[in-house]
Amino acid sequence: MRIVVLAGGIGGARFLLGVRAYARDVGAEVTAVVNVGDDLWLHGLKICPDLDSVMYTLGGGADPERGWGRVGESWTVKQELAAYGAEPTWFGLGDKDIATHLVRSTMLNGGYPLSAVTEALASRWEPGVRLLPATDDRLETHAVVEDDQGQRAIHFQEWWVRYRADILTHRFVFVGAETAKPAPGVLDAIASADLVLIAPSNPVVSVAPVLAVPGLRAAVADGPAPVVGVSPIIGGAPVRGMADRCLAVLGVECSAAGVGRLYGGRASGGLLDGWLVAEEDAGTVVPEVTVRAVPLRMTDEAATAAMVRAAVELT
Ligand SMILES: C[C@H](OP(=O)(O)O)C(=O)O
Repeated sequence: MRIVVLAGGIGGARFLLGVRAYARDVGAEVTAVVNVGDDLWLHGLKICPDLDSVMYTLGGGADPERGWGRVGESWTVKQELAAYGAEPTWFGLGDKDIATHLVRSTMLNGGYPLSAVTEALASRWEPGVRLLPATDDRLETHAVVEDDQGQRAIHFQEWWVRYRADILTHRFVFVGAETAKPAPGVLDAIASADLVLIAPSNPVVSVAPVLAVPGLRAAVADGPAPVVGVSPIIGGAPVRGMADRCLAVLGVECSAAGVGRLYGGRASGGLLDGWLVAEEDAGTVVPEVTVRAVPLRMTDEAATAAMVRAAVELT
């Protein structure tokens, strides 16, 4: 069995722990197609927050409290940069994490594509799933915001980390999406998958940028594999993160039904055959989609693997 997972970073990484556990049980292969819309260059370094969250989490090196970055991290470089007054000060890079960005940036500057760099970095962490960036090309999520400085587009990280989404926001744009190509292996993985899972990641700023890569959405929607999504919203609130604020920008209700309808039923031009919601959201209706309510808190690997089993059984 081959499983493809469309994923962001924090929720995506937790979900992938369960997918990997399930896959080990049944002897399945897993490919994660990961969002790159959060990526940015900072202090000459290429930072890929979602790829790194997934890589560190599956490799046993993530900080379980923060959900991002390395466990046992130190912050000497951050303090030194602050002493120089180096901007931006709102984005902190840990010392251990910086080693990852140094290796990545050196390889990118040497001409290797992000997918090859990701494979090289993952050879240290042995995540047990194949990690693919959605694209090797530049695709950056920007928020079109407005305040007393007027209307302007800011990088997603500035919106999320600096402003904590607390700024009038008109829309999100995926800069570079028109010309981006799926990274090598992405379309083949989707075409040969037995199941495509949409992780309980942020639908607006984690999954949507993956689907914005030309050809990727159609590969999933028109592909042979059933598509099952997992709701990131339980009882009307995101389990973690700020999906509520992101959905509000789109005018979409923050509920399991709202996100399910945003993805849409495959039979009517959307993506989903199945939609897993939490028990609290039993009774959720998404037209032309099989909805099932199961325990949806990713408290540990076993609980998350049970969610994956439920997703498989839905197909
Ligand atoms: C928790 C969630 O994680 P993702 O998998 O989208 O990075 C989010 O940040 O909204």
